[in-house]
Amino acid sequence: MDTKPLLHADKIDKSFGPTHAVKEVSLDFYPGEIHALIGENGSGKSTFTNMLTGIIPIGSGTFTLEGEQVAPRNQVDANHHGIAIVVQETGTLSGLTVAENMFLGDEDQFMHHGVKDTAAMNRRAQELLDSYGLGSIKATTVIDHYGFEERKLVEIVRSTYFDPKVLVVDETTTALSQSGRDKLFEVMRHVRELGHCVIFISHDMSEVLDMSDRISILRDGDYITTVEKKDVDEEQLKTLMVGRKMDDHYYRTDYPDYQSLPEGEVAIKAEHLKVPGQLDDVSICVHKGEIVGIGGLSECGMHEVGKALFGASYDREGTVTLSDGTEVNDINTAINHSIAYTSKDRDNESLLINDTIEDNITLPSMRDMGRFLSDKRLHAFAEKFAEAMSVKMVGVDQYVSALSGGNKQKVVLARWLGKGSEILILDSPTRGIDIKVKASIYSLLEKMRSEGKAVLIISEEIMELIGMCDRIYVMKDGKVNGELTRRPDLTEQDLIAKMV
Ligand SMILES: Nc1ncnc2c1ncn2[C@@H]1O[C@H](COP(=O)(O)OP(=O)(O)OP(=O)(O)O)[C@@H](O)[C@H]1O
Repeated sequence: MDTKPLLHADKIDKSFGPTHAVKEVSLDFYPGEIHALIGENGSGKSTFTNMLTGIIPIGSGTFTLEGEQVAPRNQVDANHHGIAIVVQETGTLSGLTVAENMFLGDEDQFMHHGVKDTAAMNRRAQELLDSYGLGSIKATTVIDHYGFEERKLVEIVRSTYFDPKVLVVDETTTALSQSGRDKLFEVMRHVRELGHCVIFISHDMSEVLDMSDRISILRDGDYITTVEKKDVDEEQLKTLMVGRKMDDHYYRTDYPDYQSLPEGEVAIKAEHLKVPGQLDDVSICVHKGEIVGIGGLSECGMHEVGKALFGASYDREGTVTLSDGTEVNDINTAINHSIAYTSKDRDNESLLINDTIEDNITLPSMRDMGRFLSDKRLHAFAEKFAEAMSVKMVGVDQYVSALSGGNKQKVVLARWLGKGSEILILDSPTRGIDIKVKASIYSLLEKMRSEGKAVLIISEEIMELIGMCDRIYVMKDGKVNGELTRRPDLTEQDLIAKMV
């Protein structure tokens, strides 16, 4: 390129104890580009961008933005240098209002003679939300009132209001529904049009090709290469990421004849579920040996169905019943009756983030392992299932908080694999997971199906639903708006038509 880089990374390096996460990476980012950063789980993408955005200190090396060396001390400092990030997990703080979250660390602008003008701050926040078409999110409401997606949208608005030169979007899209994604893409394009730069981390290769101008690949902390979008296709990108050619057989290829198939026993059924403001008379069931999907737009209520089935929903009416007649009204009953649940909000609802991999994997299985539990046995159990899910780690005594996003998700799945659950309720099971592990999760689900387990996938990924499910419920406005059966010619449009 002839133009001067906007941001130059020179030999950026970082180790965490024995893990050399980023190895002397040098890279240029140009004005007016969306620059994707791709690589398998644990390849160092977040570590690289976390150093740029002040989330963690730089190990060694330098970042130079518009000719000036930058080493942000924290995210607010990064913002003041014109660098912003939308993180992979929840990036908003509980207990604060939407407006307080938006202006966190930047409240000075609303201070008059030592007193904060809260009304002015709320007004400004609401104006910003409205300008993004997000008027339904109220600036004065405590952020905890909102779900994962809305909290992400608040972060997106926050990350751009001061007009960053460099915007990092770290694996955010899989947390969003289609409309949320469209909003994010709009923001990214806008940043590019202004002549600034977006660093875009994603595991979705078609999205990477759609959105970015150039793509850089990291593998095991090493910088591999940078390619122009126009010069590569999905297959080539996958090969560059993994270092060898990938088998493209992700999804199921079987299409049973559902007309003549005797229906198996119902493993779990929900009848007339109601949750104020979320679910309005939802009835669904999953048979043994069946993979069922639920899809819909962001506000359709599908994530609440997962919680309701696991006994984790507040104010729920209606019933959830298992094949032996047991009613599930609380999480304990659910776990004791072999129900597994993975939440979309991984850090807050699925993991004990400040505990080790071993604690996280063994927790629900301890009772099954008998009374005389030795440390050695627990350790071996955790190792077995962590390895089965190819968790990239130093050892099972490592803290979960130190894992990359995709590897955290693998720990959640390893836990339920270890428990041998018969009913699996998986909300966004492949969120943040790289293509290689995605393929192994899909084959694991197929295996579970063939063993007679009941699997429910709640997902924003329409192709995942079409590719894996025997039946798909499509939800709209808290209700089931349609039910589709697996067939080779089922298209995204068939599902979208029932979502909107
Ligand atoms: N705070 C930490 N302490 C110890 N190790 C860490 C820490 N943060 C990251 N690592 C390790 O550094 C390596 C790179 O992780 P990183 O999060 O940068 O990967 P990534 O490419 O962003 O992965 P993903 O696609 O799963 O998000 C991993 O092996 C991870 O376990």
